[in-house]
Amino acid sequence: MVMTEYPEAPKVRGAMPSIDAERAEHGPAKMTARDVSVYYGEKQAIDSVSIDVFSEYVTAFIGPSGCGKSTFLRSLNRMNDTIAAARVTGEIALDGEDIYASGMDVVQLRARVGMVFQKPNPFPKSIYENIAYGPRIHGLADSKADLDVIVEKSLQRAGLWNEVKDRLADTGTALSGGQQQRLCIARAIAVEPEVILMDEPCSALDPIATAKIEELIDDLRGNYAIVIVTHSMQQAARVSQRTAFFHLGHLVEYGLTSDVFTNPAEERTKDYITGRYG
Ligand SMILES: Nc1ncnc2c1ncn2[C@@H]1O[C@H](COP(=O)(O)OP(=O)(O)OP(=O)(O)O)[C@@H](O)[C@H]1O
Repeated sequence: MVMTEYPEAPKVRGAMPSIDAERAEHGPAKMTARDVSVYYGEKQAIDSVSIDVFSEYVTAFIGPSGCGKSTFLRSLNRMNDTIAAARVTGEIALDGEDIYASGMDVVQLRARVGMVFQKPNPFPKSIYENIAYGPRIHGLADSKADLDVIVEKSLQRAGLWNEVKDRLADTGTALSGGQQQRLCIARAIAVEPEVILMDEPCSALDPIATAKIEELIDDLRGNYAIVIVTHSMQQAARVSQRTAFFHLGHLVEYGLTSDVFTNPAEERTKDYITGRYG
C-alpha cells in the first residue's frame, strides 16, 4: 500500500527549517512516522510522535530513562509485535509504504530495517554461519561461493574481517564483547538493509570497543539510514547529524545535532543537555 505523500515536515519545534532545506536537497525521507503512539496495555509509552528519518544521516534518539526511546525505535521495524501487550497507532512508512499494513511481510521488513541490540547477541554458531544465515534464508546467494563473498564483504564493512578471517569456523560467542557487537552489525549488513536501528549498541562495551563501534557507525553513514538510541550525549554529539530529544513519551525537539546541543529550542532539551535531569 502506498501512503499519502507528506509535503509538510512534522510539526516539532527545533531546527526544522534546516531539515526542510535538506529535505528539499535529498528528497523524501527513508522512514516517516506520523502521530505514532505506543501503548503497553493501558499505559501509554509514546504520544503522537511524528518524525522523518533520512538515509544520509545518523539520527540519535536521546532522553531520560523511561522516556520511550527504545519503544519508539522498536516500532520502526515492528519489534514491538513480539511484546503481547504492546499496541502501535498512527502511521509508519518505509519509502512511503505502510509497515503496519496487513500484507507486510515482517521477516522481510526486519531485513530491510535491521536492528542491533544493547547486549551483543550472536547466534551460538560459527562466525561464518552468523553472517551466512540471513542471506541464505532471504535467498541472496545462489551458491556457496556467493555466500563466501557476502560473508567476507559484510565482515569487511563491519571492520572485523582481519580479526576473524582465520577463524571463521569458531563460535561467534567466543569473540570479545566489542567483536561480538561488530559481528552483529555485520549480520545486519549481510541482508542488505536500508535502515539500521541501534539500541544503545555500546552500553555493554569498554571505551576502546565503543570507539571502534562509533568509527564503524561513521563509516556506514550514508549507506544506510542509521538510528541510534544512546544515553550518552557525548556519543550522540560524536556520531549523529540529527538528534531527537524525547521526554515522557513526547518528541520534544528534533533537529541538527549541532543545533540541539548548542542552541536547543526547548527549555526541556536545554535542561537535559545541561544535566539538570536524566
Ligand atoms: N515490555 C514492556 N511492558 C510494559 N511496559 C514497558 C515495556 N517496555 C517498556 N515499558 C515502559 O514504557 C516506558 C518507556 O520505556 P522505554 O524502554 O521505551 O524507554 P527508554 O527511554 O528507552 O528507557 P531507557 O533509556 O531506560 O532504556 C517506560 O515507562 C517502561 O517502563
